[in-house]
Order: sequence, then structure tokens, then C-alpha cells
Amino acid sequence: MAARLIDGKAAAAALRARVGGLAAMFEAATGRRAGLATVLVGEDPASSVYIRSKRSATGEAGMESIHHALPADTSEAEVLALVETLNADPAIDGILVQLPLPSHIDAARVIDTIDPDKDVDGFHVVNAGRLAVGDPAALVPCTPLGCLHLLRAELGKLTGYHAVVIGRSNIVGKPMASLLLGESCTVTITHSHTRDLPEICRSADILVAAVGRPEMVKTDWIKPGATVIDVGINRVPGAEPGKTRLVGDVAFAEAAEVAGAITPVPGGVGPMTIAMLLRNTLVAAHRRAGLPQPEGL
Ligand SMILES: NC(=O)C1=CN([C@@H]2O[C@H](COP(=O)(O)OP(=O)(O)OC[C@H]3O[C@@H](n4cnc5c(N)ncnc54)[C@H](OP(=O)(O)O)[C@@H]3O)[C@@H](O)[C@H]2O)C=CC1
Ligand SMILES: Nc1nc(=O)c2c([nH]1)NC[C@@H]1CN(c3ccc(C(=O)N[C@@H](CCC(=O)O)C(=O)O)cc3)C=[N+]21
Repeated sequence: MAARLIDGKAAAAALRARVGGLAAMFEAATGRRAGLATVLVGEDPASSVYIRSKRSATGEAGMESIHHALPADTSEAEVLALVETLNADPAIDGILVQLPLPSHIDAARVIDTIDPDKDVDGFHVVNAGRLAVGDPAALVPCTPLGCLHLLRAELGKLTGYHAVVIGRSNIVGKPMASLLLGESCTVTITHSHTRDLPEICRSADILVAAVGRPEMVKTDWIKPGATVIDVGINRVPGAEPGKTRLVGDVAFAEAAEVAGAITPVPGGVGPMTIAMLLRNTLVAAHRRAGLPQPEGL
């Protein structure tokens, strides 16, 4: 393997430690802990695992984690009412409603009920708009923010690089493209209707794959020396029957022969998402308390 391995797990651990130190200072200054409310509707096993790791990371960082587990048949009105209660609760700085929601609940409606200043996922249209116009008040979605953090650590200033983003979802692809544009990259956004995708990818200095297709990006899609960020989390059948393993949207082993640097799956972007959730919660807490945002967040 020629590429440098971008260690998201280590970067996330460092960020979490920094957030933990600042969370203790927040508590000393305000007499209360920053608080993150999580809401899970139903019992999707993957969602339950994610919520567990988010909650334990929150506690480890010295923040309060308040969880609401609702049965799968909870009505949309009940979820909206819970969000309103959390909006009004002064002890809650961040609200995360785990996605996907059951199909009888309109996720957009739920997200748009969250107070934008408690929207630590950065999914509310107000935060999407703030990000699009470059307003620093934006709470930015955790996954693209984590990708940007890794890119900056790897490359320093990103000015002038050609960045290609595969995927245009509201939670990953679009905000990723906005962030890269904000860093003065030349940005190409691609999706399922893009023609000549491999060729476009080959022109990327920075390639971000957020597709949800296991190992779609092959070695000949990558410009030699490019920095490759793999957002994909795909569970595929493992070596032993009945077992599964996690792979990204990039064919890691072959891509690593060509890339300059690459994130692994697991241990790349995933851990950064959780670290950024803690970061966003602490940022929201400082703003709500009228405190300046601390350096290094
Ligand atoms: N590491 C982490 O913390 C996180 C990881 N993820 C993972 O990232 C991946 C993407 O997530 P998300 O953005 O929510 O997914 P979505 O399904 O919402 O979006 C996928 C995007 O990929 C595009 N796409 C699909 N097939 C192709 C194709 N053959 N060629 C080019 N583009 C294609 C779609 O295009 P179109 O718009 O035209 O349909 C769409 O824009 C998933 O694997 C998910 O599990 C997600 C969130 C957090
Ligand atoms: N409201 C909301 N906000 C989210 O941020 C959100 C969500 N809903 N729904 C689901 C997706 C997915 N997501 C991940 C978080 C951490 C890892 C992560 O830590 N992954 C580990 C591996 C975990 C494993 O082994 O399964 C890794 O990549 O190393 C992955 C994916 C957040 N999401």
C-alpha cells in the first residue's frame, strides 16, 4: 500500500479529549453540564448501536446525555410534541433525532420542528441556509465537518484543489460540497445521473465518496497521489457464513495503491462523526449561555 492511512479514530479521540477539557470549563463557568438529547423511534439494530456509542461518548466528554426511546408505533404528533418539549428545556443544548424514522413519520417535518440553535446534526433548513451563505452561525452536519477536519489535518490549506464529491444528499454530499467551496476548492458534485463518473473522479485532488454502494470506487478512478475520503458504511456478507463485515464506498486495498492518503472503513469518517456531534453540542451550549466560542473548537 502506497497511500498514507488517515487515522480517523485517533483524530476523533484527540478531538473528544479537547471537547472534554472545554466541557469541564463550561461546567465550571455556568454551574451546569452541556446536555445532548437523543431520540430513537423504534428498535432498528444499527440505530440502537449508533445511539449507544453517541451516548457513551457524550458521557465520557463530561456532558449530560438524555435519551428518549419511543416505540415504533409512536405517532408523528407525539414525536413533534417531544421535540417541542426539548426545545423549551433549558438543560438541553442539542437535540438529535436518529434517522431513519419509521415511514409513517415525516422526517423533514420533525427536523424542521427542532430549534435551529439546538440542531446539532445541522439538518434544519435554517442551518443548511446558513452554511450555504457562509454564515458562521451555522451548525454544520457532523459527517462532512469530520471529513473537512481530516482533510485539513492531511493537506493544510485546501485552496485551489479540485474536489469531487460523489453523492448529493442533504446530510452528506451537499453540505460537504458547501464546506469545500468555503475552503476555496473547485468543487464538482456527482450523483446517480452523472456521465463518465470514473473520468471525473480521476481529475480529483480530493475525492469524497458518500454513495452507499459497497466498494464502488476502483483504483483507476483515482488520480495518483489524491486524497480519498470514504464516507460509506456498508454491511456486506463476511468470510464466515452468517457474519457480516463493514466496507466503504471505495475498494480500499486497490485504491490505497494509487491514492496519496486514504481513510479506512471502519476507523475513518465514522468516529469523526461522533466527535463532531460532541463538538457541535458544546458550541451550541456556549452560544445558548452567551459565552464566546472557545478557541480550538
Ligand atoms: N460515516 C458516517 O458517519 C456516515 C456514513 N454514511 C454513509 O454514507 C453513505 C451515503 O449516505 P447518504 O448521503 O445518507 O446516502 P443517500 O442514499 O441519501 O445518498 C446517496 C447519494 O449517492 C448517489 N448515488 C447512488 N448511486 C450512485 C451511483 N451509482 N453513482 C453515482 N452516485 C450515486 C445518489 O444519487 P441521486 O441523488 O441521484 O439518487 C445520492 O445522491 C452511506 O453508505 C451511508 O451509510 C452516512 C452518514 C454518516
Ligand atoms: N440524526 C442522525 N444523525 C447522524 O449522524 C446519523 C443518523 N441520524 N443516522 C445514521 C447515520 C450513520 N452515522 C454513523 C455514526 C458513526 C459511525 C461509526 O462510528 N462507525 C464506525 C464503525 C461502527 C460499526 O462497527 O458499525 C467506524 O466507521 O469506524 C457510523 C455511522 C450517523 N448517522
